[in-house]
Amino acid sequence: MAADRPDPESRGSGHAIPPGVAIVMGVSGSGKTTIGKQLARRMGGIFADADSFHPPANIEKMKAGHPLTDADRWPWLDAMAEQITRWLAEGQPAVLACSALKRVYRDRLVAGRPQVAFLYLSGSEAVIATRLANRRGHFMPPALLRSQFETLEPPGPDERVVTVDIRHPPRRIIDIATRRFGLPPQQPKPPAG
Ligand SMILES: Nc1ncnc2c1ncn2[C@@H]1O[C@H](COP(=O)(O)OP(=O)(O)OP(=O)(O)O)[C@@H](O)[C@H]1O
Ligand SMILES: O=C(O)[C@H](O)[C@@H](O)[C@H](O)[C@H](O)CO
Repeated sequence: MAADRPDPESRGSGHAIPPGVAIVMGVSGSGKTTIGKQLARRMGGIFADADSFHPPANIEKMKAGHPLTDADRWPWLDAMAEQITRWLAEGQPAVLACSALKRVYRDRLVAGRPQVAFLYLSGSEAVIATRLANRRGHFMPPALLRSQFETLEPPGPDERVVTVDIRHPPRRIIDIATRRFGLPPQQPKPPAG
């Protein structure tokens, strides 16, 4: 396959059980917010961004150009795990946009809950660096992208994950996720009036 062409179809284990909570994961700038909001609409659920779970000190640290450590991330991951538990208890479908870079972070978020699945937005550093260079109004310095890739442990086939190539346009990514997650077909809109 040509290196500059997206995969024709997603990779990864995939599964046909619609997730109650989908976690859109990947490095900074991979498209988690963009895709996560659209996936939440498609699932009829709510959208939440992991950035809103960070203690202010974490945001300040990243703004200042320093990557987070495991110690910085554990309380943040625990806060999200608690929120996931609440959503599942309430039967509230939800999409969480969260980098979830390491396997141990993902294990903490899933913690044996089969209703949680990941959508991994996979892309090269070059593609994402170009997108970050063009993004405006976000606190995350593009210079931290290198450290994001150094930390990233791409999900393995034993994880509940659908992997999508981010060179696809968002609409195609949502189509692939819909199919691979086994979401029910979208109801046609009733005629106006
Ligand atoms: N599939 C896509 N094709 C083209 N551009 C995209 C795609 N997905 C996202 N983008 C663009 O890439 C940039 C990064 O996307 P986005 O902000 O959603 O990433 P993110 O993973 O949420 O980043 P962060 O973790 O830093 O918050 C945005 O400018 C967005 O418009
Ligand atoms: O784990 C991390 O290093 C952080 O979550 C970062 O990924 C940022 O919060 C996010 O990418 C910026 O929005």
